[in-house]
Amino acid sequence: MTRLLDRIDRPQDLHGLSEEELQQVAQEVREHIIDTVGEIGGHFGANLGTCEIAVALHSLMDSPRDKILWDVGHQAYPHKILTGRRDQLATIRKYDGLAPFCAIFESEHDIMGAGHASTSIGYGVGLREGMRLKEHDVSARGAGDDGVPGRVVAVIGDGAMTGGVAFEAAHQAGGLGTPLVVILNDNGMSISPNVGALSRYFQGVRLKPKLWHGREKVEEALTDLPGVGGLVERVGPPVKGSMKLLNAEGELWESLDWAYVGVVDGHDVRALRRALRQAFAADRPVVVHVKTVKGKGFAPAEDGGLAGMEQWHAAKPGSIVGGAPAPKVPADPDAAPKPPTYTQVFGERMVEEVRADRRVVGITAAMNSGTGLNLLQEAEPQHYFDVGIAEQQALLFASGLALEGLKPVAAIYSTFLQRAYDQIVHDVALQELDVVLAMDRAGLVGDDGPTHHGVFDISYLRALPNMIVAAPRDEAELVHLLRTGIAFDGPFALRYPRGEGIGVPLPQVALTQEIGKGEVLRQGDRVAILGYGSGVQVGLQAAGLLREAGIETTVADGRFAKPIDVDLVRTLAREHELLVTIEEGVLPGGFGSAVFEAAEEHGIALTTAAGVAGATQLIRIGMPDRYVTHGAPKLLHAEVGYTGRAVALRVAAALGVPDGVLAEA
Ligand SMILES: Cc1ncc(C[n+]2csc(CCOP(=O)(O)OP(=O)(O)O)c2C)c(N)n1
Ligand SMILES: CC(=O)[C@@H](O)[C@H](O)COP(=O)(O)O
Ligand SMILES: [Mg+2]
Repeated sequence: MTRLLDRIDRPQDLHGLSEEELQQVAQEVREHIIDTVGEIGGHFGANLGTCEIAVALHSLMDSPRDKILWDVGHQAYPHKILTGRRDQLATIRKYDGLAPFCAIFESEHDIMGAGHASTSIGYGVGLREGMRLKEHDVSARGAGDDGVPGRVVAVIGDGAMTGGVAFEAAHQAGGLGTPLVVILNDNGMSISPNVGALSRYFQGVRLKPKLWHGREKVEEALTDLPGVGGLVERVGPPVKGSMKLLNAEGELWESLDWAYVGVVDGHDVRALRRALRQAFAADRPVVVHVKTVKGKGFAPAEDGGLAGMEQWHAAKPGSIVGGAPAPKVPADPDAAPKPPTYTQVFGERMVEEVRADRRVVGITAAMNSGTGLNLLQEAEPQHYFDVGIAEQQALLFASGLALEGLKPVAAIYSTFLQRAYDQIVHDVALQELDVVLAMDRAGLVGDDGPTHHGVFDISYLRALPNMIVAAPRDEAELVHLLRTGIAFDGPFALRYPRGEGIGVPLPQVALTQEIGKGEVLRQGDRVAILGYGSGVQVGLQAAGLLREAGIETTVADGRFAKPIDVDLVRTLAREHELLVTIEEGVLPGGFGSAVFEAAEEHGIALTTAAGVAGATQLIRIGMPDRYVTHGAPKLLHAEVGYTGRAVALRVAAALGVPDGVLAEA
């Protein structure tokens, strides 16, 4: 059957369609996502919820002159489909494929880069005020810029609204009276059910029986209010025009001088267009509160059933609208059991740590299952807190708990922790508070790409006085290092990668390790590899390849980036002609830098130059000084040279081993 969607190669192709046709396009977008993303995995549920919103927006707007901003961007697949990327959707999140979120280098219709939450309103205020400035100041315009302002709409979810920076922007827009439209896409879900007072407020509004259908409801609401009706008749358009609705639904927004329209059925294109036309007519910031269902149109995904990351094999179109997906491809019964993920081990250990010491508390910033703290929530709910998408609050909350004598463990992805850097510096480290930072997703995370790779934490934490910085080489070491961090009375950060451990047996008893002490794992001669975290496994792989070429390599686990094990560095430098550090982080300020600095401070003859008499050559291996793309981790590691083979080749070259010797290995 020919789809209307096949005729939509640019958003303007929507402009001539009837509202019935637009509603059909939205459903075709939904089916396209189900049929495509089901095969490749991706942010599934969120995207099924924005099909009508994307169609309604692009049918009334002239992108990219008019700007549509998608907060986080994980729900922007419909937007991508409608803006010329329909046929590339199957490549999304894949190496060399479409970006996982909106990306300004990918399309002129992707107005802002995203991946981290709660930023869209802030961008929107900047864009719209920039337009206002250029409207009046010709000299502020760029070449070819006619100064005619476009419309600006930010689409933000109820979860992302729990990020404080969203309110910083709403506050500024209300103060300036910025004519900006925000669509609050309220499905009651973050990745897991949304939390906090704001979520309760939205829910109270969203679930009220009266859905907003159009102006008549607005006027009715205005005229029905006792004492207001007559005012509306006397004052007329200015009150109606401003849409300052004197009703509970809008009070939060109206207190910030925003007009409020809602609650609109987010799956009804006609109602959405009507509300948007009202909003566009306003001369002030307007929020259109939209009610949607996460996973709409696919029962297993509705209301967050499939947070979106699972890869499953949807049956063909018959699975749509309530059908069940085809069963997952049955696992191979003879396949060896996969090792637990670092996340699973962390979550299980947190339950044990709480049971061993009732002062221990687990904190997540809206990543309940992503951090493994869902296990703690189930087992010890009193010792579990989800602050919403509010990493800064997570750390301030932890600081308060620590001051109260408790032992908070803030489990936050390395990349998301970047948002709370000042709280780490100013509150946790400077005051030497007893807080553990458990940074999951350290290193290259894969499909989520550059906004989510956790490659800066070694550097950004090592710079801080009072901070202990550590990384386990495997899941067993994670058990010990978590124990060590909780036992340590002060700021302690540990990092571990996304995905499965390496399959070592988990210890029955968690041991407290000596702070600042590394460990030699195998003894070689000419070359020493000093790994940090996942870098140890890469070093062991390289050592295996080098052995096949007749080169015996020492491999050691640095375990701590701060403080560095100076004695270990001294011994390795003294006994080897080449020392190689390996870390899944950027080099400036990283683990290798720490080794180099320690050698310099302690008179250890270490140089990055080759062939210096009396000195050991240092090679630092880590992440490149650029943002690494998205795709399967294996491909990304190969691209950046973070593999056993790449390391072995670099070592062989440094030792002057003739080309080809290793190639056979
Ligand atoms: C700073 C930050 N913290 C956490 C996340 C992880 N994250 C991605 S989407 C999401 C939930 C967003 O919920 P909402 O805004 O309601 O959108 P929905 O998925 O419901 O459409 C979270 C927590 C993130 N992207 N950025
Ligand atoms: C969009 C977003 O930020 C999260 O959904 C993130 O993609 C989750 O990452 P993991 O799959 O590593 O938990
Ligand atoms: Mg939501």
